[in-house]
Amino acid sequence: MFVPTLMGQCTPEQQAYWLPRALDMQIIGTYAQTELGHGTFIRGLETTATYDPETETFVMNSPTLTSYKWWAGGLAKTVNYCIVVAQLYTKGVCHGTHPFIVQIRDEETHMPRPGVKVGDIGPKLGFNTADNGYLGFDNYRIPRDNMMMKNAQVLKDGTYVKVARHGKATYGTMVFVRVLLVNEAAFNLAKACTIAVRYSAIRRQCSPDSEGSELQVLDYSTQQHKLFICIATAHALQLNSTWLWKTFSDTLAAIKQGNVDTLPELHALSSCLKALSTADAASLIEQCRHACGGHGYMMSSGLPYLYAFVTATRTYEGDYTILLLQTARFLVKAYEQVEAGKPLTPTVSYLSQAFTGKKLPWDSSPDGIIRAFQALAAGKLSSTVKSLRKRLESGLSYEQAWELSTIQLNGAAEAHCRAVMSQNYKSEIERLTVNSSPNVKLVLQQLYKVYLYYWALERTGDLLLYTSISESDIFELQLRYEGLLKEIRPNAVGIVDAFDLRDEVLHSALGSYDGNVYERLMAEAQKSPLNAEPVNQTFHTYLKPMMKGKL
Ligand SMILES: CC(C)(COP(=O)(O)OP(=O)(O)OC[C@H]1O[C@@H](n2cnc3c(N)ncnc32)[C@H](O)[C@@H]1OP(=O)(O)O)[C@@H](O)C(=O)NCCC(=O)NCCSC(=O)/C=C/CC(=O)O
Ligand SMILES: Cc1cc2nc3c(=O)[nH]c(=O)nc-3n(C[C@H](O)[C@H](O)[C@H](O)COP(=O)(O)OP(=O)(O)OC[C@H]3O[C@@H](n4cnc5c(N)ncnc54)[C@H](O)[C@@H]3O)c2cc1C
Repeated sequence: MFVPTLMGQCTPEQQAYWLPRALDMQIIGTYAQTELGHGTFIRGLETTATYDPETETFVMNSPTLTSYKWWAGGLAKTVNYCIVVAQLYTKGVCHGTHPFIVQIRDEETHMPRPGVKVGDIGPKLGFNTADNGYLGFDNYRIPRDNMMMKNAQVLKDGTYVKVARHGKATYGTMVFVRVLLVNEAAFNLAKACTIAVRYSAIRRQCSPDSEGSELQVLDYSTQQHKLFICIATAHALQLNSTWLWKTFSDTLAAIKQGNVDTLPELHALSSCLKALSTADAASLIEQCRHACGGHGYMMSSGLPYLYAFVTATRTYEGDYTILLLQTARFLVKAYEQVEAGKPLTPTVSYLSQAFTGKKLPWDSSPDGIIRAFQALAAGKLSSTVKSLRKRLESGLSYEQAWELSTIQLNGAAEAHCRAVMSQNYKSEIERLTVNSSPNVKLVLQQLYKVYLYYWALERTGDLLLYTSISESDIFELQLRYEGLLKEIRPNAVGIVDAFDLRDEVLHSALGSYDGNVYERLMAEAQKSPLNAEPVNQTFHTYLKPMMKGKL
């Protein structure tokens, strides 16, 4: 967050000074926006930066306990600088939140500067290799030039000057990182399913008939149901992340030319794709752990660490619910554009289906299922807008009507995102495999069909509402899905091997390439401190006295 924000929010002159120092690690920085009392609601942040024209400095203050910066990675003991997002005051007027570069520790002694209170926030579910910290200011002065002035400036006399034409330019870094998080979700899910599939090929448990040998657990349909959606989703997220990155790059290029027209759609896409990819990755990594039984619960499996790491991404850089509501905001506007007969941007062009008044004829082909997801998203949005308008007609304000409709709004945004992800997944596979061998094409098509069938079967209720799917169609689809799992089984290990993740990256006794699971589990167990001596001293201090009735 530190370097991207320097690049996104500094003037060229400021970049020329700060970027080389940051990139050479002469200074180490973090991004401190969240406070003890506010994370989602950026406009509610309490830290203040008040300009003093006499000294041409900003006075940083933490007026309340809840205004203390909280969470920034590396803030506690590592960084000596940070980007602080604060309410800017000049000439007695508040101009809202702006970013400032603030030195918090001495570059030689690393001691906190006078007026700076900094420390660690304590143990967390995961991320315990990062010293997430807290930061408070007590009339701490920074030079005027430390205001990041690409989008707004304060002149020496305290005059405030707005530079950026689009009010949300300061939020640009969060869009950038959200785009990266989609890729990170794919990578971490690929690690988890590599571990779980390889282990499932090694693990033998139970034999259906008394004479036969025990089966590889990967042969069980329920195990395939748990794991093959994980492989398919890792591919889906990877392909969507490269698609989103291109969308992001195109939008940035347009903004550089002064055209912000595509920024709202990028914000909507990056919001819902970040929300869904991190939530799907976290829940499917947990599913990989479930698929590994007790050994999946061992830290040496690598799965608990992966889950703890990825589940945080559902929260940071924008909480799941909040970001889906941002997408919903864009969708409601798109719906109104259809009503007004205005053209739609590509990712929402399917919304015109919402106005046909007819159920989409069910078609179980991959393209048919994608169209069904689009009809489902259009239908959910349409009924959401109907609820909104019913509440407005009852006399509620727009804010009240919106708040009461947020459960449906989130559902519509999730459905939209699933439709976008499915469309991208299939079209990217087709684009990338044009010259591939028939076998590669076959396997990748099997995987995107798993994704489509899995989510169609997860959403049968909605499909019954918005398409002509029948009970027998659903019955057929379930059989086809189960058959497809069996087709994938022979290639399953080869498919995860194709992620090409080295043992050093997997950090897993269950997922190592050589498959020596039991030897590795035992070797990891020997590292337990409890195995340092045959009798632990607690025998003498607690157990023995207890057994002798002396405790
Ligand atoms: C929830 C948010 C988006 C609310 O924003 P806010 O300004 O309060 O108002 P609105 O919801 O009314 O939005 C106004 C307007 O602006 C558009 N917009 C909002 N955000 C963006 C954006 N990022 N890019 C482009 N456009 C944006 C919005 O669509 C509206 O446009 P209209 O045309 O409809 O008026 C905001 O408060 C928010 O983003 N909250 C989340 C906070 C967050 O993400 N924090 C991250 C902290 S850093 C971190 O977590 C680091 C983690 C570690 C690491 O990454 O290493
Ligand atoms: C591991 C980790 C690392 C982090 N690193 C950083 C960092 O480096 N820098 C930084 O600045 N921050 C960082 N954060 C903080 C992170 O950005 C915030 O936690 C996140 O933005 C959510 O804000 P919050 O914690 O205040 O939750 P809140 O916003 O208080 O959310 C709590 C609950 O309220 C709900 N809610 C909130 N507002 C609404 C609403 N308007 N409508 C409906 N529901 C709502 C949310 O959905 C959620 O269920 C980090 C967090 C974590 C977990």
